[in-house]
Amino acid sequence: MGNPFSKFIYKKTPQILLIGLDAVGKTTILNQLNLGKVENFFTGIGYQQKKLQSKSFDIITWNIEGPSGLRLLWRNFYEKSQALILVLDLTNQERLIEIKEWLEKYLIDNKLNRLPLLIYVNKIDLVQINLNELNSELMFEKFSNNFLIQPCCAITREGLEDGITWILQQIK
Ligand SMILES: Nc1nc2c(ncn2[C@@H]2O[C@H](COP(=O)(O)OP(=O)(O)OP(=O)(O)O)[C@@H](O)[C@H]2O)c(=O)[nH]1
Ligand SMILES: [Mg+2]
Repeated sequence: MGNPFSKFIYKKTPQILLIGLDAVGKTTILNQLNLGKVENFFTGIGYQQKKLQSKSFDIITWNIEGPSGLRLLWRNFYEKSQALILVLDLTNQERLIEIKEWLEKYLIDNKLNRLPLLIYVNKIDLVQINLNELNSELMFEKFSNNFLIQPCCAITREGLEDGITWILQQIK
């Protein structure tokens, strides 16, 4: 018979935010993960993002330099999330400063919230990366006690599965 109240129990699907500047490969990564339907997702101010819906979790993209209205909404989405994925594109190193400023402004309290942070360093087919240099530049430990830097290439899917497997283990 089971629990007569079970139909009233609402099980929330874990939400992961996949954040990054424009054109870093967010949409390509979602599509290439091949874990569920990827659809347009409207944040409420008419600004379109993408959402991957799988059976057991959702991933929503978040363009971190978007319009100011989107910045205001950040906290709403952040507080409802269980994990973060940051996508970096090091073919454009000058933009690291933008990322740094954004992390300092919007993610500095993440350590208290303890959300795991996966950093996909994308487009490794185009650029050689030095992970130690990257970490000493961005100092991810300031933003999470639990982070993993995962180099990847969204086109060939190299590294994508390792990263997503790690983050899903963290939210179990
Ligand atoms: N060479 C290479 N190109 C990539 C890789 N990942 C994405 N791209 C290309 O980078 C461009 C931008 O990718 P998108 O997935 O649209 O990036 P996005 O972050 O969703 O961009 P916005 O939605 O505009 O913010 C596309 O031309 C992709 O084909 C990669 O690993 N290697
Ligand atoms: Mg996109």
